[in-house]
Order: sequence, then structure tokens, then C-alpha cells
Amino acid sequence: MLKYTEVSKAFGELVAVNKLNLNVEAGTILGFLGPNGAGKTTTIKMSCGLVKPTYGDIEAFGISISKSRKKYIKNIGAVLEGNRNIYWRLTPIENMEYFAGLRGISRKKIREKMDEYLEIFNLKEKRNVECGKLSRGMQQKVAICCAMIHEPRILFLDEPTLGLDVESVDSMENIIKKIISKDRIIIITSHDLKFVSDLCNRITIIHKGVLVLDKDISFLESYSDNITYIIETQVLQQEIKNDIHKNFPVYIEDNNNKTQIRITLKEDNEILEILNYLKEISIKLFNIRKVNFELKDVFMDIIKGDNGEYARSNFDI
Ligand SMILES: Nc1ncnc2c1ncn2[C@@H]1O[C@H](COP(=O)(O)OP(=O)(O)OP(=O)(O)O)[C@@H](O)[C@H]1O
Repeated sequence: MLKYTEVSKAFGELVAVNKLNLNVEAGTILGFLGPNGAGKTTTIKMSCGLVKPTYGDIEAFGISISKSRKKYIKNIGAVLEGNRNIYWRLTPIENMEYFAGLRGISRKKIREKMDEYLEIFNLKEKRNVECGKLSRGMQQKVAICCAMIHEPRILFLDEPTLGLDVESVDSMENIIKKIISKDRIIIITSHDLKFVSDLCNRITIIHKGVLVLDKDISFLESYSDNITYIIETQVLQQEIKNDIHKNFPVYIEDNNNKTQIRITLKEDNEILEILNYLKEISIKLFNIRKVNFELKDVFMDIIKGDNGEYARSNFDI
């Protein structure tokens, strides 16, 4: 189990992570979500021993990072945000050998592991190509291979789909499904909520350093009766947006010279209320469409509010 007890990190006055308490069981693929600046990367860096918590402790399968850092780190593998996790001038094989060497694993010993990973990650044909010449998706796969070369039981993937095309996102999803096992934990941060809800069996949301949701993915099913609409209008003034926020369970964003209002309702005809409101203030409507209720709706509901302040949720979470 991965266990966080009161884990906190302050950078001067700014509290990036505030008393995080969380237990993650083996076999879990955890979606660790939050808006920009919520504290995700700081939490991952603390979990990898790269940033020291100001307060609190993290334990990986009973080993405490504050008491036995070296032993703790053996359980951890991580691919951090960005594309600097591997050496571009080296091939996938050379990168794996290099990272194995850093962990004190001999070339001979990892040969078998490398073959297995090249197979799983579909990298066999590219084994001797410089990583700088590979696609972004392949580079990301090599980075994961390197992070797993010492067979850690806990793997952190910070934004694994960033910059990947749809096909590569699919392939990443399949690979993560292949590498999870009942004695392993995979923790993923991502802004791609579809990827997360398709893949993860548990969802946590952190907002302004505070854990605000921790649920099994099945919790979404309890909202399957909800109906979500997207209403596209002329660009709305901030005052009007604030007023809509106050009166309706919505998420509002501007997109391509339009304002998109995403609203989740219990009954279809509740849509009339907001449409009447928009009509009364003479707002031009461009489009209305029904979409599936998604993790996105819960996520946006939790983090919405004026200036991104935590607002009371419309859902029973
Ligand atoms: N080294 C640092 N020094 C000062 N402040 C920092 C440092 N690292 C992070 N922060 C601040 O801590 C807060 C949390 O940042 P963090 O990078 O953990 O967020 P995040 O959830 O990963 O965001 P994003 O989705 O944008 O990557 C932010 O306000 C950030 O500016």
C-alpha cells in the first residue's frame, strides 16, 4: 500500500500541498487530478523523494520515506512531466541500460527485462533508433520502460498523454492496462479526463493543495441518470457568467469567439429554465447539444466558482 499521512509542502507562504491523507491499495490505477497549480506535481515529486515534505510522511509498502529513504525509493518509478526523462542521443536499448546502471542492475540481468518491455511497448523495431528521432508517443513509451527497469511496485506517470495524438493515447492506455498487476500501483496525473476515466479504477481530485474527492470510479455510475447539455452562445460578459454560476449548475468557458455553457440536469425539461434566462437578457444562442455525463462534469463542478475558488458541489460527493 502507498500511504500518505498529513503530507504537506509549503514554498514560503504558499501551501502547495495541505495535509494530504490517502491510502492507495495494490492493484490500483489512480487518477490523481486537479486544475493547474493544484499540487499534483509537488505531490509526485515528494513521493519520488525529489522534494522533501514540510510535514508528514509517505510509506510505500510499509517503508517510510523519512526513515528509510533509500529502501523506499527502490519501490518507486516515475516519469515526470515533459520530455526530458530520457536521453535523445541514445537508443531505447541504451537508455534502458543507462537507467539500469544507475540503479546498480547489470546489463546481463536486464537483457531479459528489456526484451519483455520492447515487446509489451511495441518498440522492438525501434530498439536501435536514436530516441530523438522517435515520435513523441514512442519517446514516452521509452521513458516508461526506463522508469520500470528496476521493477518498482509503484509507478508515477505525470501527464503521460501530453502532446500525444489520439492513436498514441489509445496505445498508452493499452500499455498501462498491461503493466498494472495486483501487487503494483500506478498513479497518473492528467488533464485528459476521458483517458483517466477509461483507464483508472480510482479517482482523486486535489484543489489548492487539498484533497477534495477520493472515490472508486464506479461512483460515476450513480450519476448515469444525469443529462448534460452544452449551450453555445455569443461571448458573455463576466457579470452575466457570475450570475449564471450563481443560479445554475454550470461550467462556463470561452472557445472560438463563443461562450460554452456546460450544464448537468436531472430532467430534460430543466433546460428550459436556463434557456428562458438567456432569452430574457437577449443572449444570442448558436447551438444546443446533449452530451454524455462524464468525469469532466464532476471535476468541473468541484473546481468551479468565481476565480476558481472551491465551491459547494452540485453532486453528492
Ligand atoms: N519550487 C517551487 N517554488 C515555489 N512555488 C512552487 C514550486 N513548485 C511548485 N510551486 C507552486 O506550488 C503550487 C502547486 O504546483 P504544482 O506544480 O504542484 O501544481 P500542479 O497541480 O502539478 O499543476 P499543473 O497541472 O499546472 O502542472 C503552484 O502554485 C506552484 O506555483
